[in-house]
Amino acid sequence: MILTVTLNPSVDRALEVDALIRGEVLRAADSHIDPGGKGVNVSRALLANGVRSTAVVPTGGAEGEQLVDLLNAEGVDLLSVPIAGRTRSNITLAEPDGTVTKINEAGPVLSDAEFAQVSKAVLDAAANADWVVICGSLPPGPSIDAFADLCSRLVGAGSRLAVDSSGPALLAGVAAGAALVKPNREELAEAVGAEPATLGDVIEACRRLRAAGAGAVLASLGADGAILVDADGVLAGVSPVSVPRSTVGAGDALLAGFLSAGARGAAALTEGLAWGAAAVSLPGSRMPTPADLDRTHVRVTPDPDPSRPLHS
Ligand SMILES: Nc1ncnc2c1ncn2[C@@H]1O[C@H](COP(=O)(O)OP(=O)(O)O)[C@@H](O)[C@H]1O
Ligand SMILES: O=P(O)(O)OC[C@H]1O[C@](O)(COP(=O)(O)O)[C@@H](O)[C@@H]1O
Repeated sequence: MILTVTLNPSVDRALEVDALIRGEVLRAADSHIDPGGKGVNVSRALLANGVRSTAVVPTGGAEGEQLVDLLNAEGVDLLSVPIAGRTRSNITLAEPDGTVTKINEAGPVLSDAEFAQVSKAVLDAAANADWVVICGSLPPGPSIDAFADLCSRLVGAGSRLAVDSSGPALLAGVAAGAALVKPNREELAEAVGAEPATLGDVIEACRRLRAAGAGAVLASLGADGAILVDADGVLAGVSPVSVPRSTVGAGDALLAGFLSAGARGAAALTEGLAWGAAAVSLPGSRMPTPADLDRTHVRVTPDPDPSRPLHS
């Protein structure tokens, strides 16, 4: 069982518009409402592919009820911790060329007592989990020290921890000794304080995160694919998408696919890239099912040319 933790989940509203024009009334060609938040998406993707998962989510207010209803309708196994604040609602505006503009709310404040309750739920459930996957932004409230403490307690208790977050939360996961971190290009640049221009820059940044405590680094690079740096070495992979529809949740699908295939080696990276590419071809933050997966276009190679420039 893979336990996902989304401290700041959301109800995701995706609107497809012909073009994004500031100051105009835009008519949506299509719209979707999905349960959202990075860990929630990992659980949804795993469930859609027959991998057991439980999602821990703090929920509150009308949106919190809606999120629980949406997740129950999909059949996601939930550990919902009630909170006083209102669960956020995130907006995506998707244009026909695949460009997405996202507006994410900060989310409700999680009080110290509420964070302690969520932490307890996570620590209790972690005992039966193959992986504990903490994903997404931290809501307002919990200090970075409290978050770091949760990561350390999980690692100390023997859990295999994966962290997909940004800024201080990503670094806290690294310092706690997470077995895996999954930064995207911007998160990686922020973590090491340098914008990567080539695959070599990405590999060097991943090595720095490993030296700081992470076991493995899966760096997702949008249309440039992904790089895996772990104790076995360096792998690079790409999965071209002919008609990108929405990149929302692509990183979550990549992580879910990678974990589902054992989180190690070319087979796991291939699986992750197939899931990521499939998510990009689907609207909103819809997660791929086995019927959406095409592994034939995925290319994974060891020790890629470090001088290869990044495009996306
Ligand atoms: N435009 C794209 N074309 C092809 N694949 C993509 C594209 N955008 C994302 N992907 C796939 O989805 C994965 C995750 O996307 P990325 O944008 O890096 O992550 P995140 O969603 O976390 O920001 C990538 O590693 C890649 O496999
Ligand atoms: O916690 P954050 O960083 O605000 O992100 C939350 C958003 O990320 C998502 O999980 C999508 O993730 P990505 O597009 O970054 O892969 C949405 O479902 C959600 O609205």
